[in-house]
Amino acid sequence: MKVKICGITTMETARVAVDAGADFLGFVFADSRRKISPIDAKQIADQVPREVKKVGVFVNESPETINEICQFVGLDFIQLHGDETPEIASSLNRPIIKAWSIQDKINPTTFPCDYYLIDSPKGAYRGGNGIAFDWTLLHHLPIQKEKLILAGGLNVENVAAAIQSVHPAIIDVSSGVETNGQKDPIKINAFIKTAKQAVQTLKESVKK
Ligand SMILES: O=C(O)c1ccccc1N[C@@H]1O[C@H](COP(=O)(O)O)[C@@H](O)[C@H]1O
Repeated sequence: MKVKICGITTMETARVAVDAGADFLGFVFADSRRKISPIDAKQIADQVPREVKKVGVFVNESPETINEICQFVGLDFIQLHGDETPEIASSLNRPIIKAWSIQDKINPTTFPCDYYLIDSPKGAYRGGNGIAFDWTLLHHLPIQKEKLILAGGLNVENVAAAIQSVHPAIIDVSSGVETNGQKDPIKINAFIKTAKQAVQTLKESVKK
C-alpha cells in the first residue's frame, strides 16, 4: 500500500513528505487554497526523486491545458476530480486517476483509468475538504482493490481503521496533515508512519 500526500505548495513540504516515505505527491491546479502555479510546481517537481510520482489534480480543465501543464511540470499522473468524461480521459497524455465522490454513481468499469479515487461528498471545493465518509459503503461497489485510492478526511487517528476496513492500494491525504491550513511536518511523519505500520499489522494478521 502506498501513500499520496496532496496539496504540496512548498519545496520544504515536498522534502518532508519524501523523507517520510510518501510514494506520490499531489499538486492542485484547480480552485483551492492549495492551488499552485505550473511554474512553482515545476520548481518543486524537478527536485523530487524520480521514483516518487508527481500527480496533477484538475477539475473540469480543458484537455489542452492539462496536457500542456503535464508536459511543462513533468507530471506522472493526472487526477481528474471534476465531471470529466471518459472521452476527455482518453485524450490525455498521462495515466489517469479518476476521482468520484462516494455520493456519485460510481462505475469504474466504464471509465478508462489506472486508478480510481473515492472521496467524500463534495464540500466547499470538489476535494480537499477534510471530511471522512462511511467506508463500509465501498464494500458493496464493483471495485478492484488494486486500483483503489481511498481519500477524504483521513488523518493519523483514523488511517489505520480505514486501511483495515478498505484495503486500498493507495491512501491519499491533504487536510489531515495540516495545521491552521498549512502542511505540518509532524503530522505528515506521523500519518505515513501510522499508515505503513497498519499495513504491516494487516499482513501479519493474514499470515496467522
Ligand atoms: O486538496 C484540494 O484542495 C483539492 C481541491 C480540488 C480537488 C481535489 C483536491 N484534493 C483532493 O481531495 C481529496 C481529499 O482531501 P482531504 O484529505 O479530505 O483534505 C484528496 O484526494 C486530494 O487529492
